[in-house]
Amino acid sequence: MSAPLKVAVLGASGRMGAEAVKAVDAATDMELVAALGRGDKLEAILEAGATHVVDLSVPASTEDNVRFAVTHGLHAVVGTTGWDDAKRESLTNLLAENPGTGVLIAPNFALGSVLASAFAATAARYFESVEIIELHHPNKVDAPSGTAVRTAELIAAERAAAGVAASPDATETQLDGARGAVVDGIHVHSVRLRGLVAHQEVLLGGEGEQLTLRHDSYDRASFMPGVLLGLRTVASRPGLTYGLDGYLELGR
Ligand SMILES: NC(=O)c1ccc[n+]([C@@H]2O[C@H](COP(=O)([O-])OP(=O)(O)OC[C@H]3O[C@@H](n4cnc5c(N)ncnc54)[C@H](O)[C@@H]3O)[C@@H](O)[C@H]2O)c1
Ligand SMILES: O=C(O)C1=N[C@H](C(=O)O)CCC1
Repeated sequence: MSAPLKVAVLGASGRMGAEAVKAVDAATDMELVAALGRGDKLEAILEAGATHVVDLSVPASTEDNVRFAVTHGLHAVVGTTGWDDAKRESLTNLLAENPGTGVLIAPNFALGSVLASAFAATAARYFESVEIIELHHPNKVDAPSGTAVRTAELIAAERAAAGVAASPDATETQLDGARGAVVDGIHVHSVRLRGLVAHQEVLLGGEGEQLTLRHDSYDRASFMPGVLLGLRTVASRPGLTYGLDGYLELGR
């Protein structure tokens, strides 16, 4: 049996971080060597001998955390949101200077969510209209969700490749925000509601029919198999992988 992965969790006291600490602790092929929160020095990761980092902190901190890991040759599995095109491009350049190091940025670790986004992208080739509704707990600091942004990107890419026109929309007047945010041409609506965890619907409309693809995470335990899969795979995938679908065989 090979040596256990030595894992440090960043954001360890948060909703997701605390769940990841439990999951890593329970995995027989992993050793939790550090659990860091806001204000802790990143050097503690090195002192603990970590080979892998899980970042589940906040959008304002994640880039610094991941760049620190990569600079020190540690593989990183990242669930924190906020990784826009410019940040991912800059990280890709840093990874090129650190060959052999892998980073997974996964907007959503839940297998069902990854599949729903992939199905939605495929379906969006065949429907005139598509819009996204994401629904989350009211403590979430960012909108739209990282998952919705990624889903919109996948949908937009599929529609562009298939030559599908923009969704029809005759709106001439509106209150600011009434039609949601627009990501790569796709309208995204964000709901924040007590009682929710993480949910998304992709609405697809054609003449006389509608297809709705909905995914629900009722518990943060739903994200943990994806976190563990990421940790077990990331060292064998140098460079940046964006989306857990990059580690799955989805037949696309
Ligand atoms: N990819 C996924 O599947 C997935 C699932 C759920 C949440 N998320 C994302 O993960 C992030 C965290 O979500 P959450 O609900 O756990 O938030 P949270 O606010 O409960 O937890 C974030 C934690 O990070 C800590 N923190 C702040 N700055 C830090 C730093 N510099 N270093 C280390 N820790 C720091 C905070 O004190 C807090 O404890 C968000 O961006 C969220 O969107 C991703
Ligand atoms: O609870 C959150 O915050 C979540 N963040 C991710 C996102 O923004 O998509 C994943 C779902 C839960």
